[in-house]
Amino acid sequence: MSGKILENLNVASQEPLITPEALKQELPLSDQAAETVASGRQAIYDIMDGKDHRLFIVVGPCSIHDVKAAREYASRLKKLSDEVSDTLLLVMRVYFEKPRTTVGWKGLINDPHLNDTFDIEQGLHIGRRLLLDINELGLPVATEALDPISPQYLQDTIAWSAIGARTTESQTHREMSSGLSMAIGFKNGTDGSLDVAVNAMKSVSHSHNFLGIDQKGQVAIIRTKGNNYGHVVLRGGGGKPNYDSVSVALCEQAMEKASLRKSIMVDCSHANSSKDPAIQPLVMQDVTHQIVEGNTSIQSLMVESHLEWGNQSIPENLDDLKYGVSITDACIDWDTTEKAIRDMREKLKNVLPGRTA
Ligand SMILES: O=C[C@H](O)[C@H](O)COP(=O)(O)O
Ligand SMILES: C=C(OP(=O)(O)O)C(=O)O
Repeated sequence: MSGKILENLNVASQEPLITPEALKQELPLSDQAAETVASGRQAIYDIMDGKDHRLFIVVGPCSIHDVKAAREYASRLKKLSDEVSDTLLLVMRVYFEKPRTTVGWKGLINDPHLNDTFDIEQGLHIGRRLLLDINELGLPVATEALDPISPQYLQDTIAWSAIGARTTESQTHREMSSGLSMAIGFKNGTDGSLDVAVNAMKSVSHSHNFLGIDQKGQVAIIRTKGNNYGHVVLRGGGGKPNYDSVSVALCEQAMEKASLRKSIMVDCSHANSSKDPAIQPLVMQDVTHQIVEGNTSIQSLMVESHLEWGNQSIPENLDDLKYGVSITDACIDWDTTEKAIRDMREKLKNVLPGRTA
C-alpha cells in the first residue's frame, strides 16, 4: 500500500452528524402535523389531476433566518388561508437551503446562527422544529430540496418541493426527486431555458438507482419508483420574464410535444419580477387575467413575501437585523400579500369552479 496521501487533500475536517432516525425520535411528527402534510399533498395532487378546481400558491419568505418571524408569518398566513380556501390553497414557503450564484449565506440549515459557524446539526433541529410547528397550525409547507441528503431528515413534513433553477439540470436532483413523496416543481434554467425543466419532468417520472443514505445514516443504494407529480415552474431568466400568455403557450406546446402533464406554476418573483418585489403583484394580476380568459394549464403560483418589505444584508452586529425583513431576495410585505391574494380570490372564485382542461 502506498504511503502517499492522495485523498481528502482539500477537506479540512469531517464530523459525524445525527442520523435522520435519531432526529425524528427527538422531534417526532404529531398526528395533527401528519394530517396537514398528507392532506396538503393530496390537495396538490388533486389540483394537478384536475379533481380540485383551486389554484395552489406557495407563498412566504425567500428564506427563513428567524424562526420567531417565521412563526408570526405562519399564523397570519393560516388565517388568510382559511379565508380564501374555497378558491386558493395556500402553502407556506419555508426555505432553509439557498442555492447561491457564487457564494453567500446558504440558509438556516447550513449556518443557523448567521455567523459562519456552520452548525448544521443545530440547523437541522431548528428547521425540523419549525416545520412541525407550522404543520401543527394546519398550514402545509413547501421547500426547496437542494442538498440530496437533507430530505431524509425533513421530507415527512413537506407538502410540495422545488428543484431550483441552478439544479434542475442536475442528474442528482432528478434522481432524488424521483423518490420524493410529494409533488415537485422544476424551475426553468437561470438563462430562461425551458428544455431543462421539461427534461427533468421526463426523468423524474422514471425509476432511478443511485447512492444515498437511509434513515439510520447508513450509505445505501436507493432504488426509486418514479414521481408522477413533476411540473414546470416558470421563473423567467436571461433577463426576460416568461409569465406572459405567449411564454405560457410555448411552455404548453413543449409539454404537449413531450407528452407531459400540462401543469405550470408561475413564479412571480426572481427573473419574472427582475427581483423587484413591486412587480410581483402585477405578475399575480396578469396570471389571474390569463385564467379568467380561459387558461387551464396554470395551476399554481409562487410568491416571495415576508412580514416587511424588501431585504437587508446580514449586518456585522446581528442585533442590528431588522425584524421580519428578508436577508436574501427582496419580498413584498404582509399587507401587500394579503391584498394581492384577496384580490386574486375575488376575481377567480366564480371562474375556477367552471374551469375545464
Ligand atoms: O432565491 C434566492 C436567490 O435568488 C438565489 O438563492 C440566488 O441568490 P444569489 O444570486 O444572491 O446568490
Ligand atoms: C433560489 C430560488 O429560485 P430560483 O431557483 O428560481 O433562482 C428560490 O425560489 O429561492
